[in-house]
Amino acid sequence: MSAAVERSTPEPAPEPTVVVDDLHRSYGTGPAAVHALRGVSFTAHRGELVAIVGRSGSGKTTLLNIVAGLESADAGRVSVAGTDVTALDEDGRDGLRRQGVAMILQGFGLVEELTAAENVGLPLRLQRWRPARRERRVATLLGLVGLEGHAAHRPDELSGGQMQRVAVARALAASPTLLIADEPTGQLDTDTGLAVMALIRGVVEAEGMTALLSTHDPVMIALADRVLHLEDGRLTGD
Ligand SMILES: Nc1ncnc2c1ncn2[C@@H]1O[C@H](COP(=O)(O)OP(=O)(O)OP(=O)(O)O)[C@@H](O)[C@H]1O
Repeated sequence: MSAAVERSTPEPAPEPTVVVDDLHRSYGTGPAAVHALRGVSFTAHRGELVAIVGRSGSGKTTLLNIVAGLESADAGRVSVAGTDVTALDEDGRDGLRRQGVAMILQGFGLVEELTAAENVGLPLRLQRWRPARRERRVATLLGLVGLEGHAAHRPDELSGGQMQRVAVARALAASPTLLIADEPTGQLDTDTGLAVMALIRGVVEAEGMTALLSTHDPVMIALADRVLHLEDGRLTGD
């Protein structure tokens, strides 16, 4: 290695999109308390797909809900895209969404009164996309998740797996910078699950999105840049 190269300034580390620092969360008190998170710390950078794996009850949902600002922590700090996230109110969560944070959390959060297409178009309405452009984007996304024939159906006319795909399409509609997803392929058959995983991986590659998701799926784990193992509320290595 030449002296010039040795002296060159190293590339600055990429700005972390998610910083989780010594997070603790318990449910209940006394001997019956459940310690769902016991000092979890990690960072996820721009353009990185981070998979959180662990047995049922290891704390994955608790961790993602706290990162998404839906639940509070007992101790520790979470910063998402530069915003300090402790339990946010609805305005705070809207603020996160405006900063490009999209969530696919358990229960899907679809608006019951709206069709699949209107649900997927919601983030684009918030960003004031013109109707024609919005409709094209919605049609593309519904096609990518295999729901082109269900655009006019409301959530109560869709199966669990179909609702999950609408939630994925909605989350990706407005090109988020960060996707937080709790088992995004949990209810999908193998082929649809693969299509959704490829879609998420593709957006990470093409648009530099950061994805933080929990999964039990070996294919999703293989597609991740990094795997965090949660065991009884602690990370055991990556
Ligand atoms: N609201 C709650 N009240 C009491 N205990 C809770 C609550 N939410 C989670 N827990 C407990 O905290 C622990 C972690 O739960 P969490 O849902 O985060 O696990 P998980 O890894 O996402 O599990 P799964 O893979 O089954 O979804 C579990 O022991 C669970 O029973």
